[in-house]
Amino acid sequence: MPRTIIQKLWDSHVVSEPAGAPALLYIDLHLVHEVTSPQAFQGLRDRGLKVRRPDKTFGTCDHSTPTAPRDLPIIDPIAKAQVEQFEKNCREFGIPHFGYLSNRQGIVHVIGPEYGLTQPGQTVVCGDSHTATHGAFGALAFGIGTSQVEHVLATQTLLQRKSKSFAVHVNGTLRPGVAAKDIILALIAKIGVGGGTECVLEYTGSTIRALTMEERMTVCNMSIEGGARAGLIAPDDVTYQFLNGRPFAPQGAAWDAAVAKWRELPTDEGATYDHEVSIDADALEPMITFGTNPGMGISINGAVPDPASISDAVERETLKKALVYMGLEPGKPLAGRPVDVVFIGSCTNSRMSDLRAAAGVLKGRKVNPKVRVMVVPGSQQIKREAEAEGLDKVFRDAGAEWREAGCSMCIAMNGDQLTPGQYSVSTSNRNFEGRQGKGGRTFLASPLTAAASAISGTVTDPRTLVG
Ligand SMILES: CC(C)[C@H](C(=O)O)[C@@H](O)C(=O)O
Ligand code: SF4
Repeated sequence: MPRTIIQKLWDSHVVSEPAGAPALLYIDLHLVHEVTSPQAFQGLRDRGLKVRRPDKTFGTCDHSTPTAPRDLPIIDPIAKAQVEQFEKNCREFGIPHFGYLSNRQGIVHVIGPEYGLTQPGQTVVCGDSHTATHGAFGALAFGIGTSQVEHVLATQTLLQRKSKSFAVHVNGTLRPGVAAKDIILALIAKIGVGGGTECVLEYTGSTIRALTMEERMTVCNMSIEGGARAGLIAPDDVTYQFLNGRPFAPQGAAWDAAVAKWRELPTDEGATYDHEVSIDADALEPMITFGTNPGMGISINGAVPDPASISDAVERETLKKALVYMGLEPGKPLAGRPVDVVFIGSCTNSRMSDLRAAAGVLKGRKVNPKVRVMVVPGSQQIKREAEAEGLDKVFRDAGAEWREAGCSMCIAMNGDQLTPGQYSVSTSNRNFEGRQGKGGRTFLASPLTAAASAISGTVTDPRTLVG
């Protein structure tokens, strides 16, 4: 029977599948960071357990890690304790990791692919909801909770109910000024934040095939924001080219054998899915969110929707409440609204191509003096590469801050945050109330839109600045 890649990955990792109970899945790669691992390690200690496969576990600090110069001490005592405990745990349990002062440290979903830890055909887990990023390589990648982190540390397996399959077909050519971020924001606006519930998404179609690995990661990253458990893209030559030669990728004959195996992963002709949706890439415009969940998105020249036009009472109330929090009036466009901060970074959009896109807009221009613009590379490796290309100079000359790697203002737990009432255009993935700081208000968008907004100081369609 023809199988989807989702089914193939499931079949090749099931240890046992008792009727009426969750299956036990073997895990190939477990990534850990400082926020969701401390209690898990403590749990192991309390029970006298070891980490079952330290060689399949990898750590980095990113969330509470400050993005100020690394020669400064960590000021926030909670962040300092978390980072120190994380490094201590990794040392004690023999887990390879990139600590605070490592020159390879970075956001967990950036460093996995960067060092070739993430590979096609794997099951990947991390105590983090954006683990689906690794699905861009044709891996089945789930975000898990802290008690599951402990379970995986102890057993290298995960209890998991089988997911439904959901094909997202994206066909056509993205127009100039429209980015991978706009595909995923448009998808979530279409299916809603619960649209992918219980599903693993498979992104397919000519547009997806034409995306670079970095763009594919941007798309997969936000699968969870559409309610899905995971999201993935079947591997192809683009995937293999990206991986070949990376430090943890197979080498020599082992590489050839791995690629031969990976080529069997794509969905078989005739396989069927539980759900399907189609997106017309030719018709996509730059997207921006106006509300307090990532599904509240519109095209950049669209108007903020009117609760009065919504028939469902619950949805109407949710929208009303969101507009009050955001301080927005229905029926008005977002374009042209002043913003206070522009944040370019996060596991969604902090890789080289994102920085190049933003730099392309900012080069030779100045950011609006009323706006704080932060550019935060996803990893120390990206930071070095960007500096070698002179991108840091482009950002600084334009009046933007160029910071150390980490989650930064994606999540206000490292000192980078909005003050109450401030508006940001952010390339991150969540616009929940208070996400970027108490009372802060977030418009999610692509790096192009963020950079264009930095220059004008208002929400701006990047097509007014790029060809
Ligand atoms: C802190 C962490 C648990 C959290 C997550 O699970 O995703 C964070 O990464 C986020 O993006 O909200
Ligand atoms: S960058 Fe943001 S979304 Fe990504 S792992 Fe960090 S906090 Fe979570």
